[in-house]
Amino acid sequence: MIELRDVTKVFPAAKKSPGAGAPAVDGVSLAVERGSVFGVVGHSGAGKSTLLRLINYLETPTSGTVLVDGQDLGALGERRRREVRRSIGMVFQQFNLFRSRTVLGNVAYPLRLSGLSRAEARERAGEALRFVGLDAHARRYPEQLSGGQRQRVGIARALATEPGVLLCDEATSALDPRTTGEVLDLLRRVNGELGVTIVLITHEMEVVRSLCDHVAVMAAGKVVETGGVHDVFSRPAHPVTETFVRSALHDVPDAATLARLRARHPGRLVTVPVGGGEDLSRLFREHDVDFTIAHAGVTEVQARTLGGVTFELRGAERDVAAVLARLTGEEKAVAR
Ligand SMILES: Nc1ncnc2c1ncn2[C@@H]1O[C@H](COP(=O)(O)OP(=O)(O)OP(=O)(O)O)[C@@H](O)[C@H]1O
Repeated sequence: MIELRDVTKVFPAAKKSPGAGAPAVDGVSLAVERGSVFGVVGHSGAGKSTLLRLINYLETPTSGTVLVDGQDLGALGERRRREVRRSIGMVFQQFNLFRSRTVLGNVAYPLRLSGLSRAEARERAGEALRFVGLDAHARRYPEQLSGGQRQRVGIARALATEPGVLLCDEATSALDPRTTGEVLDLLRRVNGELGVTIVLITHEMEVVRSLCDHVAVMAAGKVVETGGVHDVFSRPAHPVTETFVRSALHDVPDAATLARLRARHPGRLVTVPVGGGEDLSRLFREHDVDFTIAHAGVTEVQARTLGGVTFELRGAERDVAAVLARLTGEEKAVAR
């Protein structure tokens, strides 16, 4: 388990500029359970990378405590801290592979550093490459591989030392959507088959939706919201979270979409969350109201369906009003 207690990081101000001297990470406390996939999401500059680098002490906190499996990294001696850090692998946005080494050489490198013989390192590296499906490419050089393959090498390198935790720094941000999906599938296997705890940072809520079980939302160095992914998606509390959730769910038409819908649908528009208890077709029939589906955004979050359907309602004004009252009350729908 990883625990941060009231962790703050202030970088020395390089020059007098607005925001210089403000904490990059500001009093953050959070806990990552063993075996979980924990996402940290936030806009550029929110402090995500710094937070990730504090977990393995690539950055030292200005104040606060970082605990890994109950061990306070700040209180450990250099040797012991290095051992704990070796149990934490890291994956980078730009892969950070050596161009001059083969794929196998890249994956074997940290193993050699940790003291394994050349033969042992090559064997373990080969196993890691098999896990990520790239053993056939062992003798190639990074530039002969696609971006997605390079990231899989990066993941194999991080896994070769058999870490209990993997920190992923925007691991899919340099990749196209299809390759992103492949890398996310691989990370899911790393968690599911190897039991590795994953902490990943991203600015894409879609990555959190498809991979994570817990999420923390960061803004201006602080964690503004944290919780189970399904809970945060279904009830975002902070405005920053709300924006991120909407970007992944597309359940509520944005202002431009709404303007287009209004032009096409002269009736009353109402957005109804999916999964409510009401038998909608019966409700519409009872009140003699006609409907058309004008817009829908529905997706799976942690194996449960979330989303919203926007209906256009047509009928006598009183009937439409009665339907709207029922929907906005019990079904938590929003009239547009
Ligand atoms: N080594 C450093 N020295 C000085 N300031 C830094 C350093 N690293 C980060 N910062 C500052 O700390 C703040 C948070 O940066 P950080 O990279 O952690 O954010 P981020 O959310 O990861 O953003 P991005 O997605 O753009 O990487 C920013 O204002 C950044 O300029």
